Order: sequence, then C-alpha cells, then structure tokens
Amino acid sequence: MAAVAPDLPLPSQVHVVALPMARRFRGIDVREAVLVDGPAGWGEFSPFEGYDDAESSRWLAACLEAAYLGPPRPLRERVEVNATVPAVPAADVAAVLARFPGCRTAKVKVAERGQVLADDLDRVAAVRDVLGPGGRVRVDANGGWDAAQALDALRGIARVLGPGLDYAEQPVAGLEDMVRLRTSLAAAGLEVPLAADELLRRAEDPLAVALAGAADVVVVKVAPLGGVRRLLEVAEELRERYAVGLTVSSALDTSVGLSDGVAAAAALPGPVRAAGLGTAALLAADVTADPLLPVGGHVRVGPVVAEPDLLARWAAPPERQRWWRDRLRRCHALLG
Ligand SMILES: O=C(O)CCC(=O)C1=CC=C[C@@H](O)[C@@H]1C(=O)O
Ligand SMILES: [Mg+2]
Repeated sequence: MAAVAPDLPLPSQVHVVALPMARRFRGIDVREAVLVDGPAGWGEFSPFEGYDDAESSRWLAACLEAAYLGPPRPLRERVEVNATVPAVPAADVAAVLARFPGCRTAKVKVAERGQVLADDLDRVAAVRDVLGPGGRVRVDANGGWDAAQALDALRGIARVLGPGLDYAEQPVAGLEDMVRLRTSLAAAGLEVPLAADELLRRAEDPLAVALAGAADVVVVKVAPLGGVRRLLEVAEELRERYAVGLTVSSALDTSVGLSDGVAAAAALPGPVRAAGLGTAALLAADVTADPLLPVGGHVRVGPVVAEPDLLARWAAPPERQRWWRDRLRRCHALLG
C-alpha cells in the first residue's frame, strides 16, 4: 500500500525529461523520466516501457512518497556503491570503471543477446584486472540463460574470478529454475551465491522468492516496491525471517530517483552491501548540476533538487510529454 495518497500532481509540478546516456545500457540510449516537484522534495516516475499500468503504479507511489513525505531518518552519511559495467567489449572496461572512482565491487552485465560466453568471460577478466586484488565482481544475466547455459557460464566465470565472485544476479528467469540451479551448483561443488532481481521486481509478493529458497541475496529497488518505506519493511522481513543478504539497487534513475535508493540504503539497520546506486555515472546529462556520482566508492546521502534550467534543457519532445502525462494519470487512478 502507498505510504501517501496525494491528488494527481498539477501539470505545473510535472516535468518530463529525456536524458542522453553516456553508455548504452539495457538497450537504452536515452533515459526518459518524469520529475515531480512536491512539498517535501522531488520525486521521480520512470517505469521502463514494458511495464503495465498496474506495475507502474507502484513506481508512482514511490515518486509521490518522495515528493509529499520525504525520506526517513538516515543512519549513515554515505552509502557504498558498486560500479555498473554494461555489456561492453573488454577493451572498453577500463574506461567504464574510470567513471566509478574508488568502487571495490563491480556489477557486470552478461548474457547480452547477440553475444557469446567468450565475450562475458573476456569482460569479466578485464574487470578483475582493473579492480586488482580484493576487488569483488557480481555478474547480472537478467535471466538471459537457460539452466544448462547458466551452469556452464557460471563454471567459467567462477574459474576467472575465484573468490572474487560476489554473486550471480538472476542467471535464469524463473523461480523453479533458480531453485534448481542452486542445487546443481552445489552438486557441482561451485560456491556461487545467487541473487534475485526480476523475480522480485515484478512479483506480487516480494517474499515469495525467499520463501522458495531461490536466492542467497535479494536485490531491492525503491520504485518497483512502491517506495522507501515499503522497501524497508520488505528488507526487514527478508533479513529477519529468511536470513537472505540484501543489495539496494536502482532503475537507471536520474539523480533524483537515485537519492531515494540512497535514502533507503542509509536507513537500513545492519550491514549494507555495496549498492547499485552509482548509475548516474552512466548518464551523459542529469537534472541537477551536482549529480549523485560515486566519490571514493560512495555516494552522499541527502536530497537532490532538480534544477529548472536543466529540466528545460532536457525537456522531452511534446509527444513524449503527452505520453508520460497520460501514463501518470492512468497510474494515479490505480492508486488506492
Ligand atoms: O545494480 C546496478 O548496479 C545498477 C542498476 C541495474 O543494473 C539495473 C538497472 C535498471 C534495470 C535493470 O535491467 C538493471 C538490473 O538488472 O539490475
Ligand atoms: Mg539485475
């Protein structure tokens, strides 16, 4: 349930931007987002295109919570983040990692359509070489492997990384396949922890993943869960009842959306793994002149204010403005 249920924001409170990416990621070169100027701060509404209105309404609840209620009290002043490496050629890895200064953990995209396992192994080896000893690597397949491919690929990746492999995120798509893969990995003597992302992101019940024993780590994201407070509730339950690890991540947000993930990570009691909240580094433009970029492997905690000149500079074309404002209205009608 939404933490706040305000009226539909006025047209003058709503800004739609189209930001160029520094690196193509998740098939996206331009990131569109709605920014809402509320009494408690700025909120972001930017569900990806494939999400239907019911799913997207949770993203709107998160946006309105930020704009009308603001963040909870932080327990820390900065949050450790991971570097995020798109499915680039190995030769480009050093340039990508240079955008994430001080990060000791990198999340590397694998299983990209049109590529082969050798591309993944080369990219992962390049990341290992740049991070050096003590660096940790996560791989994220976005459910792109079947069970046999996943076992084969993770065997190869574990060979490249040894103890530097942090976990494999969503190697296969389905819940049952994740459960079976964990068993096969153990039977093969491979100690590769599995993390669930999409399984949780699009699930009705975020606890079902842990209940089924499908993951060692769960990736929690503010917008798909419906807000920072909902994330904190889910995180507490996952940790207390199911003893799974947690990573707070984001959805390729602008710095406004990222600041909500940072607020959640900063309010989580107990240890927090390096968070996937450094992705402002993948954008070529942002809505603030002081973006949430990683510094010394961390990002700062605190509000991000969208700036009128940047909102105007990056305003989306008129037909996209209309599309997003319609989507906002439809999703608002679905909020309880
Ligand atoms: O977790 C990170 O390092 C950054 C965020 C990230 O990887 C993602 C953001 C947005 C969409 C997703 O496909 C992707 C992910 O799968 O985790
Ligand atoms: Mg993921």
